[in-house]
Amino acid sequence: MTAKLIDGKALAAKIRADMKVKVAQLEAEHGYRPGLAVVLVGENPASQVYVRNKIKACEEAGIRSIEKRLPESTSEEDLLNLVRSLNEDPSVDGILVQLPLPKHISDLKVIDTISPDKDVDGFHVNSAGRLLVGRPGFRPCTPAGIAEMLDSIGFDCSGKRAVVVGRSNIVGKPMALMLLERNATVTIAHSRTKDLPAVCREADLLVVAVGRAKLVTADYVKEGAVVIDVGMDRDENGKLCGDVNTESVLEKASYVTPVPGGVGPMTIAMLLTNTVSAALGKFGKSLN
Ligand SMILES: NC(=O)C1=CN([C@@H]2O[C@H](COP(=O)(O)OP(=O)(O)OC[C@H]3O[C@@H](n4cnc5c(N)ncnc54)[C@H](OP(=O)(O)O)[C@@H]3O)[C@@H](O)[C@H]2O)C=CC1
Ligand SMILES: Nc1nc(=O)c2c([nH]1)NC[C@@H]1CN(c3ccc(C(=O)N[C@@H](CCC(=O)O)C(=O)O)cc3)C=[N+]21
Ligand SMILES: [Mg+2]
Repeated sequence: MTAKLIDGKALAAKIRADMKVKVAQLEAEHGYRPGLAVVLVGENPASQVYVRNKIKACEEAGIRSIEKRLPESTSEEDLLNLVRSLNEDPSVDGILVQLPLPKHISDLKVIDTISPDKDVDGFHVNSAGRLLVGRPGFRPCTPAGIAEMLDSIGFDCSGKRAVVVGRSNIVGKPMALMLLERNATVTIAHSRTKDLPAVCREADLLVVAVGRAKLVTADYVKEGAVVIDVGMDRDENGKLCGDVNTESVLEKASYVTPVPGGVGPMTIAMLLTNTVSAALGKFGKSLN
C-alpha cells in the first residue's frame, strides 16, 4: 500500500476560518472579541517560533492576543503574580504559558495557578480530571487536533487497536484517554516497553509522541495502519523532522501525517478553538 498524507496545514486553515466566523458573530452580537494571553519566559528559539505562530493565527481569526514576554531571570513568584493578574482580567479568556519554563520555575505550580476557566491548553489538573472521568472541559490541543485529523479521513476508532507511544501529561496520556473515549482498544508504550516494534505492529492506529527523530520505520507498522507523527525533532542535518521515518512508513501505512504540516498546525488551530469556546462560555454559548 502507498499511504496518503493527511494535510494538517489545510485542515488547520479550515478550522481557523471557522473560528474567524464565530469570532465575528460574537463581536456582532455582543460587541466582544475573545482574548488570549500568551506568556513566554526566556529566549528559547523554538518557543519563540511557536509563540509567534500562535499570535499570528489568533490575529488572523480576530482574537486579541495579549503578549507577555519576561526575561529568563524572572522569579517564580513574579510569574505566578502575572498569571494571577491574568486570571482576574475580564478581557482575557485564555492563558497560555509556553513550556518549557526555566529550570528555577516549577511548571506544575504555574499550571496549577491558571484559572481552570481559562486553561485553553488543557494542562490544569481540573481539565485532566474532566477528561479522565468523561466530563466536558478543555482538551489538550495536540490530541484534540489529532482527533480532528482522524475525523477528516473518516477513521472510526471504535473497536480498533490503538497504540500510543509516549506517556507525557500533555500528549501521550490525554491522547490515550481520548481514543478510549472513542471506544478504541488502547495500549500505551514508553521507554520501558519491551519489543516496541512488535507492540506497534498490532496497531490499526499508531500515534507516536516520543521526541526521537525518525524512530518509527516500516518495521513498526501493520499493513494499512494510520500513523500519526507528533514529533518535532531535528535530523542529522539539523532539518525539522518527526518521530516517524515517513519515507519508510509510506509503503505500508494507509495514512501518515507529515512533519512539518501535520499535527503542529492542528495544535494551534485547537488552541484557537479552545479560546473561542472559553469566550462563548461567558455568554452562555458553546461551539456548535
Ligand atoms: N506537534 C505538536 O504540536 C507537539 C509536538 N510535540 C513533540 O512531540 C514529542 C513528544 O513530546 P512530549 O510528549 O512533550 O515528550 P516527553 O519528553 O514529555 O515524553 C516522551 C515520552 O516518550 C517516551 N520515550 C522516550 N524515548 C523512547 C523510546 N526510545 N521508545 C519508547 N518510548 C520512548 C518517554 O518514556 P518514559 O515516560 O518512560 O520516559 C516519554 O513517555 C517531542 O518531539 C515534542 O517536541 C510536543 C507537543 C506538541
Ligand atoms: N503551554 C504550551 N502549550 C503548547 O501547546 C506547547 C508548549 N507549551 N510548548 C511546546 C509544545 C510544542 N508545540 C507545537 C505547536 C505547533 C507546532 C507547529 O506549528 N509546527 C510546525 C512547524 C514549526 C517550525 O517550523 O518549527 C509544523 O509542524 O508544521 C509545533 C509544536 C506546542 N507546544
Ligand atoms: Mg522547570
